[in-house]
Amino acid sequence: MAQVKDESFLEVRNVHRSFWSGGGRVDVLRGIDMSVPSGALTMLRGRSGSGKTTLLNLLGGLDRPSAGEVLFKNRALHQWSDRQLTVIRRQEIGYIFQSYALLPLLTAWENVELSLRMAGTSRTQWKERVARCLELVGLTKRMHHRPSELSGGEQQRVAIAKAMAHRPHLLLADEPTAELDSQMAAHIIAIFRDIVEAEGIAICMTTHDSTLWGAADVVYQMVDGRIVTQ
Ligand SMILES: Nc1ncnc2c1ncn2[C@@H]1O[C@H](COP(=O)(O)OP(=O)(O)OP(=O)(O)O)[C@@H](O)[C@H]1O
Repeated sequence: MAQVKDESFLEVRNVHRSFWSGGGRVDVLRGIDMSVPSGALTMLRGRSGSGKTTLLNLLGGLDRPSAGEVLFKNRALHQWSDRQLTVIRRQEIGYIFQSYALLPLLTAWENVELSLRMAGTSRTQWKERVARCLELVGLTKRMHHRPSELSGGEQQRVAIAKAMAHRPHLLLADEPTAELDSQMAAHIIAIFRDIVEAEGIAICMTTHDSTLWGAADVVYQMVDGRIVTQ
């Protein structure tokens, strides 16, 4: 799908995030400016503790900045009510975590179907969409398996199918390859590229794995709560 990338799709303006911990203030993000373009693969790289997860949580509306703004489609996330944010999180954003977050008693198919149910997608579309997503991640043959019957890489691929099934505009992934060997990590990134190209979904992920950065359209490097290069 040929697309014009929209730089203002998701914008971060002078964002700070501090926490109170052990009686003192910890300034984790210290003035972040960046944008996540639509229909592209963006990576946040940086050492452990540099603030990648904290930033990703802000991008997905899971947390609020102490100062500054996160604008999703030109509107600051803090201007949305909690109710509106819940709708955005459920319908427009998909989340992929390091630890797959699948329901253990449901099969791969049922796990993916559940996200369509949660997003309020019409039941008539479920079958075709679940089949399409499992095909995209190469798991058609494993569709009736439960998570415990799948390898770590397969579970992560189900988690990806689940996160994208409801056609979010943005997929956020926190260290999605951290638990996987290098071959499976490369496979996951190839799937991300397919999703970006075929579905036009923007993906923003964190990783400290330098072998993966080359596959990104945009890479931001974080050091001590700041972005140092692009
Ligand atoms: N709720 C919190 N309260 C206090 N400190 C926090 C909180 N959340 C994060 N931090 C601190 O902020 C820093 C950055 O954490 P963050 O998880 O964003 O880093 P990261 O770059 O994602 O690291 P990793 O690669 O290890 O996941 C860490 O020093 C962490 O201890």
